[in-house]
Amino acid sequence: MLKVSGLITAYGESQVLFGMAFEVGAGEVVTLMGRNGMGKTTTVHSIMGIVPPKAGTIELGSRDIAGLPSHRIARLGLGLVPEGRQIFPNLTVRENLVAAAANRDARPSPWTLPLVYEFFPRLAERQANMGNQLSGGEQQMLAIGRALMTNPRLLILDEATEGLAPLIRQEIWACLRRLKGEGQAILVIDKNVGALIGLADRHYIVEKGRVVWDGTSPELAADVELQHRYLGV
Ligand SMILES: Nc1ncnc2c1ncn2[C@@H]1O[C@H](COP(=O)(O)OP(=O)(O)OP(=O)(O)O)[C@@H](O)[C@H]1O
Repeated sequence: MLKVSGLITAYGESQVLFGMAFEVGAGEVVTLMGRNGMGKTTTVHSIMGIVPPKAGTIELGSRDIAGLPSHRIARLGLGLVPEGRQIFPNLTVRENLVAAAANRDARPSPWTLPLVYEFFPRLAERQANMGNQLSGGEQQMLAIGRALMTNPRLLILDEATEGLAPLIRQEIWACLRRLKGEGQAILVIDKNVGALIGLADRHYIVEKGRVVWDGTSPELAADVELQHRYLGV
């Protein structure tokens, strides 16, 4: 579904991605892991067209989307839950969700406002509240709900559990497990290795702008030395 190859991205003279490459198949949950500053967010920003890559291909289905403007990439089916959530603080929960709505693939059973409220009952209770009146966990649910309202082929979460209390984190993981159960393809960037091993099918470890290891959850779980070396676990 998504295939990234040979991605090179730089901020001015400062090159950050050095041939980044990975794939996410239909219905798969895949992670990008690695220490701070290794280029995970830059990878996501390159895929989404926020920081266009200097070289490489980003195939979504059979189409190379590298270098397209962000709004077109979003319309082609990539739904981003960005680092820091970035919900609209001065819109209500309902307005945040409706602003994102789209069903461009004409899916038979698309995400709608009632379905998002059913999935996140807390958002239904808070639908008239402003974005900035929500707790961190509620904001994160709203950010995920907003991405779902675009009916993405691939949902991308960048540090979705950062700064959340452990119990709220568990809620987010449970929500991703349910989405996975419904066949949603998901790319997750996060630092909670244990939770990711329980959730994801495959993992890529990123070091200095390239992939240095990839494998399945059982393979990662079994390699304590690898986790220690690249993930500081
Ligand atoms: N807008 C920017 N301008 C210049 N350099 C940047 C910019 N954004 C990120 N960088 C640099 O690019 C490198 C990779 O950062 P990136 O945020 O992609 O890493 P990351 O793996 O996502 O780490 P983190 O978990 O800290 O977000 C870092 O050295 C960072 O300082």
